Amino acid sequence: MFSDLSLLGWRDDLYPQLPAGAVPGRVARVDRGAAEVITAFGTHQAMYGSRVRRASAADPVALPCVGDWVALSRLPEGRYELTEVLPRATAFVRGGVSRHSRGGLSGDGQGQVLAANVDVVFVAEPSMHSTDFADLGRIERLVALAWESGGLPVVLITKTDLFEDGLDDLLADVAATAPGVDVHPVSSLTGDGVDLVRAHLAGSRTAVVLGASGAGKSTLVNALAGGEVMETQQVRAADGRGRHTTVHRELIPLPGGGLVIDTPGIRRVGLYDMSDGVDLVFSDIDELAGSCRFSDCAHVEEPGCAVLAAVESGELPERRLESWYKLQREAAWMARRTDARLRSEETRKWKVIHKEMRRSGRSRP
Ligand SMILES: Nc1nc2c(ncn2[C@@H]2O[C@H](COP(=O)(O)OP(=O)(O)OP(=O)(O)O)[C@@H](O)[C@H]2O)c(=O)[nH]1
Ligand SMILES: [Zn+2]
Repeated sequence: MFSDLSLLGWRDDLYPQLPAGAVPGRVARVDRGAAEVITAFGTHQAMYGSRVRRASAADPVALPCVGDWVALSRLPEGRYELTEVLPRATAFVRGGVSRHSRGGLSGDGQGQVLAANVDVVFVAEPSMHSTDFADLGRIERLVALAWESGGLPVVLITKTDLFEDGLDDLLADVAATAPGVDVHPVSSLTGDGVDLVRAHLAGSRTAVVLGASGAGKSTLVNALAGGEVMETQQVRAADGRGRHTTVHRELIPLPGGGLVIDTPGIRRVGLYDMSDGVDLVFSDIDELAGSCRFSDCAHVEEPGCAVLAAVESGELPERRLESWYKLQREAAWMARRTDARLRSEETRKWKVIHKEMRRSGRSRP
């Protein structure tokens, strides 16, 4: 129980935003039409009030999400209703432009907020991943997403215990890739650098950890928590069941202070925003592409390709084109996956409707 809301990240400037008589709380999880909200008087399951339902029907950005500060009101029967989402300081928006939603509920009518009020965005990239070194392109992209959310990016080069020498060179390359951003080496295995990471959470700040699968995100959060709060790949592999389906809280207060938000959406945030993100982060390639002979040039072996010519002349680093190829592939994969999911949802919906029709047909005299 949090008798002191400031431990959950509450800021006093939110008080004037709170309707009279309402109970403030922070959303720890959302589930169709209801949210699990942590308040000073314990955790409550709260249904969305009519105002929230109306606003979110018009614009999904208005839907409560993990990390939101909300107003609860107690209904006569003792249940709680979520009556308002307080203005957001920062927001991760999928498929929309977060700038529009910052500090309020207005959006472009198509975004979905994945997490709100995130102060620090850790971008985790392993120093070594199987036989590969850190992927600078991925760091570039995730840092761009972090800035866009309104949070402060901090790059973490993880698994430094796997690195023999040359770490300083790698860190210098990373610093050049993300100018103006703190870069910390960390090993969750030996504990090296973990305190520096923890320092970013001082003052009950809220963080998310972005990074590819296997980057060491869960292991790091467990190291910060000083115990297992998240399931790592090793644990999942050991019991052979894959990721557990047990529901657990997605806003995780750390014993040493500070909070971490971990949701499936945040885990995939780098992939979601790919189609917009690719163009944003690779504006140089986009611009060159305008001079390719073919408008649908894939910049692989097409004649008259301005992008390949720029690599040839040294104007464009080959590494950037390689990251661009990779992102295109990931984006295409993501799109195919989303299509498949939509199709199966559609099939399910029709099954229910058909069943319903059969049943009502039978029940008629
Ligand atoms: N040597 C070394 N291995 C690490 C370190 N941190 C994590 N690992 C290992 O890397 C693998 C992946 O770690 P996870 O923490 O599960 O990675 P994740 O980013 O949470 O991965 P997903 O849950 O798939 O997104 C596990 O086998 C960890 O034991 C580290 O600091 N050093
Ligand atoms: Zn081209």
